Amino acid sequence: MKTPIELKILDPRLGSEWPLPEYATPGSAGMDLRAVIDAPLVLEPGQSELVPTGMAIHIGDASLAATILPRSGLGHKRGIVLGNLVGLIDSDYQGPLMCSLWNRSNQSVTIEPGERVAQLVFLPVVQAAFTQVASFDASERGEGGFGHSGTQ
Ligand SMILES: O=c1ccn([C@H]2C[C@H](O)[C@@H](COP(=O)(O)OP(=O)(O)OP(=O)(O)O)O2)c(=O)[nH]1
Ligand SMILES: [Mg+2]
Repeated sequence: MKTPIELKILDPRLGSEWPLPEYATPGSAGMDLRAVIDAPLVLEPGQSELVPTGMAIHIGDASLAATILPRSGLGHKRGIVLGNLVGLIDSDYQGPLMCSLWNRSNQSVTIEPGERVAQLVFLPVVQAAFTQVASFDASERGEGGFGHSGTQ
């Protein structure tokens, strides 16, 4: 069962010239977002640019969020990942959905208008209410972390 999420088209080319984001297969976790830009965008090595996706969403439910993740092929083969590593979309955000595209490669990369550049993944969220304590009950790990358990 899919969860309805409100979507507003901000650029009319989305939904006409280019399809709206959709799950490519029944088991897909993400749906690809497009670079809704007017002209090819050249990203020089190390450069990042904020690119519109041509749409806005309003999740409207604090127990859900969306993340924007890199596409594997683009990230691995062409070096285009996200300038913020992962984008987090709050459930009350109603502004334009943007992708920070970062060329982490050592070659210039051209992004074409309408190119699928990242993917949107919806996730459940738990909001925490902190209960302040002076000490914790003992756990097996205790304060060990950051490699404490070794590598093998
Ligand atoms: O890749 C992204 C990341 C964020 N956003 C939007 C949705 C999100 O709800 C809002 C704020 O993001 P975040 O909280 O990560 O950024 P911030 O720097 O803390 O901004 P703010 O002070 O507005 O919360 O920006 C995007 O469109 N794309
Ligand atoms: Mg914030």
